Amino acid sequence: MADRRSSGQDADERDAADPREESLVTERFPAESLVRPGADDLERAAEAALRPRRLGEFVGQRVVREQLSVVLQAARMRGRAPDHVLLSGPPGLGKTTLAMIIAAELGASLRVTSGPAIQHAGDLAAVLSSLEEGEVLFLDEIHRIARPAEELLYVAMEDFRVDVMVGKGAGASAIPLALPPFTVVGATTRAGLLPAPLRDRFGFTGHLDFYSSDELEQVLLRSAGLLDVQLAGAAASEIAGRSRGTPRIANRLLRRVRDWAQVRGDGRLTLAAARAALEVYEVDERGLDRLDRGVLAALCTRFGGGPVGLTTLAVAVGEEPETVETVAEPFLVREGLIGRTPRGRVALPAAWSHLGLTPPHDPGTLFA
Ligand SMILES: Nc1ncnc2c1ncn2[C@@H]1O[C@H](COP(=O)(O)OP(=O)(O)OP(=O)(O)O)[C@@H](O)[C@H]1O
Repeated sequence: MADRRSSGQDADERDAADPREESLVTERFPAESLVRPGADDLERAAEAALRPRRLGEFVGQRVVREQLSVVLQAARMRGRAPDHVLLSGPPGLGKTTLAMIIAAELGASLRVTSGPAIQHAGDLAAVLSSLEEGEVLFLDEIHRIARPAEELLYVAMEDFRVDVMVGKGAGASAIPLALPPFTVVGATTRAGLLPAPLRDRFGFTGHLDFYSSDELEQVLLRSAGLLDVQLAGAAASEIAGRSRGTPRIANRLLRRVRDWAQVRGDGRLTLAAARAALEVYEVDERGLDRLDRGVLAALCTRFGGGPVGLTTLAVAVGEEPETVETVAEPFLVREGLIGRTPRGRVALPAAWSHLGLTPPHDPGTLFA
């Protein structure tokens, strides 16, 4: 994930992405502990502490929850490992949490690794050959797994076998090693990048969508309970409205409001405290932060609404193109503030009104 912005929103997303890229993390840990391996800094530990542990505690995503609950219950009734599960959707919506819940619901332990950590087939072979019966192998960012490892994974998922290569060149031979039944839970933010043969090996695919404000309020009230703070309903609603439909952001903003209330307020998480804290962290009433507003302002004021190329826009806001593209843009597009055209990015009417500006001409002509 691209590294970026300096507001209260950035640390967590960076933290959430980094540890799984650091190494081939395959440490085994009991699903009940539900702490992501590598959760060694306070923010990440705070995030882990707020994770729902069982399906019944998981807020929202009604359809996926119901489907998964049937898959898991059926597997339990048959005493067999369930089909492999693929979870797709934007960051922070609960894919990792669900993987942990799947292991917990099955009473199985969870092994965690990620696509970027698997650069060679041998990396994956080592993980697979150490799996125990019934274990859940969580493969985060599965779309980033190296090609040779991908092929090994197909065979392992379908036939529970790994072919260990012995020797090199013409004299190389494959020794098949049988694996005990296990379940792969793959997570991806880019389901479209998964090759069809890999996608086909998942018996169940769940797509996670952005959460409604009501659902985020439930997430926040649950988290406040776990943090042992009193969160006023109106404050929960205010934070939910600025959380971009994402529980990770909601929980992060809650922690920032709690900090503010403790340091600058009287400790109570009221509506006034929430508004004051979010102003300090430059998260506006629509959930836009400094980078988002910088992009809008550059588009509207410096480039007359566009179209403007990504690189030029990124230079104007002093960021890497990748940061603008992966961090700011998806939300701005989803909110109907900017559009992407073959000739570049354009500001939509809502962008001007969000900044309190008047469009210079009929924005409809921007697409001409
Ligand atoms: N449905 C939910 N109910 C309550 N809390 C949730 C829910 N989904 C996510 N969360 C909270 O949001 C945080 C982020 O969730 P998680 O790490 O599972 O997201 P993710 O989709 O795996 O993100 P990434 O793709 O960046 O790894 C978790 O700490 C958890 O507390």
